[in-house]
Formats: sequence, structure tokens, C-alpha cells
Amino acid sequence: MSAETAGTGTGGAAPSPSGAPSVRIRGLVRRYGARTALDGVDLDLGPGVTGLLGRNGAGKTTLLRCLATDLEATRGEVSVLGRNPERAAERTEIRRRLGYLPQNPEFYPYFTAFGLLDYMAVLKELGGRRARHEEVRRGLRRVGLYDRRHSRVRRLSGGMRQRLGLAAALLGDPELLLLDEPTIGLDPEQRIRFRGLVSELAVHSTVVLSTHQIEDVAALCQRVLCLDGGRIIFDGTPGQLVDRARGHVWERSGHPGEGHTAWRLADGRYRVLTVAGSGRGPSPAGAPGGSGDGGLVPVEPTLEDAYLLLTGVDRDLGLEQCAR
Ligand SMILES: Nc1ncnc2c1ncn2[C@@H]1O[C@H](COP(=O)(O)OP(=O)(O)OP(=O)(O)O)[C@@H](O)[C@H]1O
Repeated sequence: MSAETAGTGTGGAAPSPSGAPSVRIRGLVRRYGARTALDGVDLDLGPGVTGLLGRNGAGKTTLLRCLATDLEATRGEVSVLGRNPERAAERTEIRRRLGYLPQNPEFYPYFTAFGLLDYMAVLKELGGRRARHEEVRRGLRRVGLYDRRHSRVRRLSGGMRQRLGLAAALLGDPELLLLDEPTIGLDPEQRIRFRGLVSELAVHSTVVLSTHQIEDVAALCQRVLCLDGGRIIFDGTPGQLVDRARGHVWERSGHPGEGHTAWRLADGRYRVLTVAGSGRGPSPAGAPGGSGDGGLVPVEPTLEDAYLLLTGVDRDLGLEQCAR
């Protein structure tokens, strides 16, 4: 697949108050044995929320783990908050100043919610006991778990544990917040609360959000990066990504036929995606589903349409088969 970038991986970062980007990556390669998970990533990140999109296995978690100092680069340069994670003393300093919510966080089940956050706050060296406890209470209130502060982790629901993980990541208002699929399991009310918390923090901090929830990206992110096969294939605003899909999204009453990327909507109509010059999919005036065939209506693309066009439509996803 050819790279489709609205800018370059290094062009869109707003500088931090100090003027330097919070994250600076050049030529990052990360391999697991023979498997290449990141394949030459260049990236500058500054304050604001950046969404990381990509299919399963695209390299999103690997990128976050490299930024969280959890994984070393196989090759390339990584600078986080102006420090080099390969040097032990600088790595410790980065860890004090970042918040990281890993994918599927695991917690000690017999800790209480308060005890667990307090333990995390101790590890982060957050102030004296009194100030630390105040920060822990603030964290529990932020994610709506204050009433459950005495509950043991094993008695919390899945969504509550996810919120506890978020509270842990937010402790001390980190300068860099890395969130790996943070809204999994959250109910709609908590998801809205999450968005408020993250956008508040992102006024001064750099937030990177890896997700498959495209609505979260549309609602929260000023910048979106799309990874595919360990490479950045799009870097721009959500609006720029949507603009790419204009003229390629349609709806019609009947199925457009084999060979088109289409899926059935709740009202029984079909949404159809087309790629310019691909020779696949309907066009306004011809081909199956064209205006001559009746019923093909151009529609406003969503971010989800644009994402699918970018990552999927030139491959045989078989959407039409599985959607019928
Ligand atoms: N610990 C590991 N050992 C070996 N290979 C790994 C390991 N972790 C990830 N990989 C491989 O690296 C590639 C990138 O994986 P990664 O978890 O970064 O993708 P992802 O975009 O986060 O996927 P998902 O959306 O499913 O979470 C995949 O091919 C994956 O199989």
C-alpha cells in the first residue's frame, strides 16, 4: 500500500511550552525475533490528543510501549520529554513524568481501589503522605470511583477496573499520557467523562490514544495517525482524513453485487465504498450500482468510512460477504 499522509510524521506536532516536542522519534524499528512490528517510524508529538488507528497487529501497542520505556528500540532514535530512554537515569525521570494505561491492565486483586492507587502514587514518588492521599482521592473522584474506594479490585466490574487503570495513569497530571484502548468496557456516561478528563489534561500535556473506537477519535483528537504494517500511512487531522473519502461513499437500496465493499445498514440499505481508479466499486454514471442502475446516492463520509477506505478497501476484506 502506498503511504497516504496529509503531512509527514514529523510535521503536525504542536511544540511543548519549552519549544521542543514531547516525543521525537526518528527511524524507529522494533522487531520481535523475525517479526517487524515497527518499520521506520518518524514522529514528533506535542500537546493535544493524537489518536492512533490501525488494524489488529498494525504496531500501535508496540509504539506506545516504546514511548512508555517498556520496550527498547531495535534501531532508531527515541526521545521522550527531552530524555533518552536508553539511559537508566533518564528512563527513571521519564517514568516519573508519564502516565501509561496498558492494554488489559492487571491489578493486584486483593488491594482496595484506594490502596492500589496509593501504591501507584508511591511508585511515582508523588509528594508526602498527606498530599499523596489527596491526589489519590482526586483520582478516584475523577473516574467516579470514590464511593468504591474501599472495594477490593476483584470485586469491581470490568469497566470499573478500566477506570481505576485510567485514574492510575492520570495520577500527578502527567506531561505525557499514553492510553492503549482506554474506553473498552466503559458505559456511555463514563466514556463522556473520560473524554472530558483527557481533553482537560491535553491543554498542557501530550496525550496519545490508541483505539479501535473511531467515535473517540472523532470526538477527542486534533491529530490522527494511521499505522499499517508498522508504518505511518496517514498523519493529519480527522477532518483531512474525512476529506479524502469525499466522493467515495454511497448508499443504495439493493446490494451492489459481488466485488464491492459494502455492508448492510440497520434500515436495510447498503453503504458502499469505492476507490478512485481502482476499477472496483460503483461510479456515479456506470458500473453496477451507478446512476443508471438506480438508487445510488452519494453521502457524507464519516471518519469510519475514511478509515476503512484508507486501510481496507484496496484489500479483499469480504465485507459484502460477511455483511449479507
Ligand atoms: N511480545 C510479542 N512477541 C512477538 N510478537 C509480538 C509481540 N507483541 C506484538 N507482536 C507482533 O507485533 C506486531 C504488532 O503488534 P501490536 O501489538 O503492536 O499491534 P496493535 O496494532 O497494537 O494490535 P491490536 O489492535 O490487536 O492491539 C504483530 O504482528 C504482533 O503479532
